[in-house]
Amino acid sequence: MRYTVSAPGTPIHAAIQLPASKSISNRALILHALAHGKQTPCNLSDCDDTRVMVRALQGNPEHIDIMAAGTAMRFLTAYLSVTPGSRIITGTQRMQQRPIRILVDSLRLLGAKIDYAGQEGFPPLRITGTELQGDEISLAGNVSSQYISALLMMGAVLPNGLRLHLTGSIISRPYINLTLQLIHDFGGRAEWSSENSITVYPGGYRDVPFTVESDWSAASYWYQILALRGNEERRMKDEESPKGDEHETVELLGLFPRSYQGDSRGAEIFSRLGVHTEYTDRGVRLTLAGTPVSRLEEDMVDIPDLAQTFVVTCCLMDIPFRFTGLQSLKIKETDRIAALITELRKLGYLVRSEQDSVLLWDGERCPAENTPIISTYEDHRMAMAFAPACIVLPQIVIDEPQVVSKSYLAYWEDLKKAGFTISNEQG
Ligand SMILES: O=C(O)C1=C[C@@H](OP(=O)(O)O)[C@@H](O)[C@H](O)C1
Ligand SMILES: C=C(OP(=O)(O)O)C(=O)O
Repeated sequence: MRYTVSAPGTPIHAAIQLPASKSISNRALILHALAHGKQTPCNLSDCDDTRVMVRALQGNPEHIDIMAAGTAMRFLTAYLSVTPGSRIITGTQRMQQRPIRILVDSLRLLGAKIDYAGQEGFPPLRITGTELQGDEISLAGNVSSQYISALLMMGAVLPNGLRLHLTGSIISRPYINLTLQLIHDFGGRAEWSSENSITVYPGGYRDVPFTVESDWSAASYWYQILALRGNEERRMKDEESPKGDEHETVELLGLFPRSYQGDSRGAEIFSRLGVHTEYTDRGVRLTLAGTPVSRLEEDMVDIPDLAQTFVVTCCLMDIPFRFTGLQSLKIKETDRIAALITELRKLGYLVRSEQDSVLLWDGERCPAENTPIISTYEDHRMAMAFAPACIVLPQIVIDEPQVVSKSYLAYWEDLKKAGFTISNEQG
């Protein structure tokens, strides 16, 4: 299937109920399960990654397929290691290429019974739950924070708690802090004991009411839409065919100022691209304000999921950039560094990478394809970050658009609500 997406012809005034955060939903579900809780967390995400988690935790299945959900794979691996029973956990072909050895080695050192059911170092895994005795381990902090979050959540149910020492530079640190925050909300105790060590105290969790907030990573595509609209308005004014000065607004419901989510930093970065954020009593209101910077340099080691949004936005706004800290992008839903370079080339932008951890663009262009079709590589964020390109181009064609359901089931419906036109072609 393919979608052809075209931008609204009239100013955008939309109020969008964003999906709930899958990162928070999946942590809340694990903590709720470890608490043997009765009060199901409220406002859980309806996305694929959370659905597979709900299914895995219900009815004690022996064969668990978490499809493409990295958090579910990693969090459940630790959870199942301390849960009675023997199970196989697997996922999509891509999931079977996403490394898990660091987590498995750590759990084995604590006494877990885990075997590789396919290739060493990768899912599928056979896990037999047992009582873990270890209480202290070192593991690399520079591959995926999800291994660390998985161990932390499990740590509070171990008889002596858990001390983690993280080696190497720590990536995605806000996601570790998100885990610590949720552990605390569920009545556990865990804290940084130094710059690179974390202590989880024993004592387990409590059955508490919990409500999941909206997803800041999903919000980024709406910021992108507004930034690109602002760009087009400025261009039209330069060409002296003003569209009128009716101000465009997007209101995103369910976001809060002091969010648990590291991706809320996107609001500040987008302020440098001409999007103003105002907090209301039900979310945030985005408007256009200010002149965008002429170049953007940012370390994205804390916000890897926003990389695609900013890379595509900057190219389309003609803003040269250098984004560092992208070393985890190669092992996500697809190799996002390669995917971005390939797809932006179709639109006429020559983006380069350095050492697999930097993406940069100095304004180099190449001829764009006449009718580019954006491949999505089973990666929801490729579809969501490229769809707004229709604001700058006459239209954009997105291949396999249904991939968005990994984190944002209603993405296309929400675009339609905001006035975008989407037509469906068989591809
Ligand atoms: O813990 C989490 O909820 C996540 C952590 C990040 O992964 P890495 O720690 O592998 O970078 C992020 O990319 C992912 O979408 C969600
Ligand atoms: C990387 C992501 O997810 P995960 O690693 O949980 O599959 C993502 O949602 O961008």
